Amino acid sequence: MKVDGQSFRSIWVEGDGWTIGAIDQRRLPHEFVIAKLTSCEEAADAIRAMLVRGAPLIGATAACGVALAMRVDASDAALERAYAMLIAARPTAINLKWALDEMRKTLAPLAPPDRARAAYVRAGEIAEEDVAINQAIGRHGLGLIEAIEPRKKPGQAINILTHCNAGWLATVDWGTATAPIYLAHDGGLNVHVWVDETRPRNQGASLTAWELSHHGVAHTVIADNTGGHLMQHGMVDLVITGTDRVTANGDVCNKIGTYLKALAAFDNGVPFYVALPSPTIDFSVFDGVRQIPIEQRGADEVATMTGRTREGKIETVRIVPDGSPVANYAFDVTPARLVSGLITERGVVQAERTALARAFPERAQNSRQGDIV
Ligand SMILES: CSC[C@@H](O)[C@H](O)C(=O)COP(=O)(O)O
Repeated sequence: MKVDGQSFRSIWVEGDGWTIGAIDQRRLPHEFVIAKLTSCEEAADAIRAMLVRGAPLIGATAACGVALAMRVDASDAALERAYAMLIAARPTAINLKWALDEMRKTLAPLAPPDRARAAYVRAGEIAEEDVAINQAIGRHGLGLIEAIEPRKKPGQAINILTHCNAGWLATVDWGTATAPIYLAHDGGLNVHVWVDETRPRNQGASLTAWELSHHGVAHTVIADNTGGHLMQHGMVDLVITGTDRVTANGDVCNKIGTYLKALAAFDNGVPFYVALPSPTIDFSVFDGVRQIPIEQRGADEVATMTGRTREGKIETVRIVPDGSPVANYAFDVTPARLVSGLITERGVVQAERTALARAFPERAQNSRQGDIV
């Protein structure tokens, strides 16, 4: 995607052929800073500290982390160390495990001297596959947006609500939830996006809004609690979110607050779709509410806010009384029954076990129930 006229991806290999470049998402929207990752430890830190984030990008970064590790030491022990370090970096996005398993599958059978090169090649393929998958998600999701158009009067926008950031920053390019939106906009459809600010970390306000403005897509940032009101008044035609993990039966684990949007959408007859690449499906889990452990993050995310002052200084301020306990659940699970459909690279699939297994038979067959991460 373009930033000030220049094409960017969220992650890439630098000109030296081995250093990994990535956009430091912690600094957006105030500063556009590029980070250089030169070791597996730095890649794991980037995931842990949320310099990079979003399920598909976490997977792509982990693959790069393995490549960086293999450059220094390509032994079996180093491969296992890299796997263990990277898998522990974030708990929810199953793309992390998927990408690490792919790397291990590629590298383990090779002799150590052949591993570093093969690791860069496979990491590059994982990144390219992500771009192609998201473009396909875009094409399938576009049909849903186009279907709304005939109901609109001339000049009336198609209103899409999204939560968190499932845009190109959360993937290698295009985004999952945003891919259909970018295609609709580029194709001349009059789309407008309601952007949930997404407390506590404000990925909607900081990242999705930044992306959409750079692409020229009409949007409005709203406080997280606004969606229900908008839906009651016919101001949302469609909800599209991303996800960090979808279970074999179609339950959707995503950024905290997604479930409440799904409930409001259900109550108001607004279609609620989730866009995802197939590596986000965890065929070993059948009950998202009971089986997916929910990450709890530090109190500071809730107790503080970071922003730019009128003078241009970036400051973090506390908004909670000293001493008040704070809880920070980072994700929630939306049961499949509230999901109108899953927008995948193979089409829009019903959020249901048989439909998912039929759409991705090779993934469904290779997973065992109970392999819970
Ligand atoms: C395309 S990944 C889906 C996102 O919406 C996702 O929920 C997400 O980015 C997770 O939040 P984060 O806490 O920023 O890692």
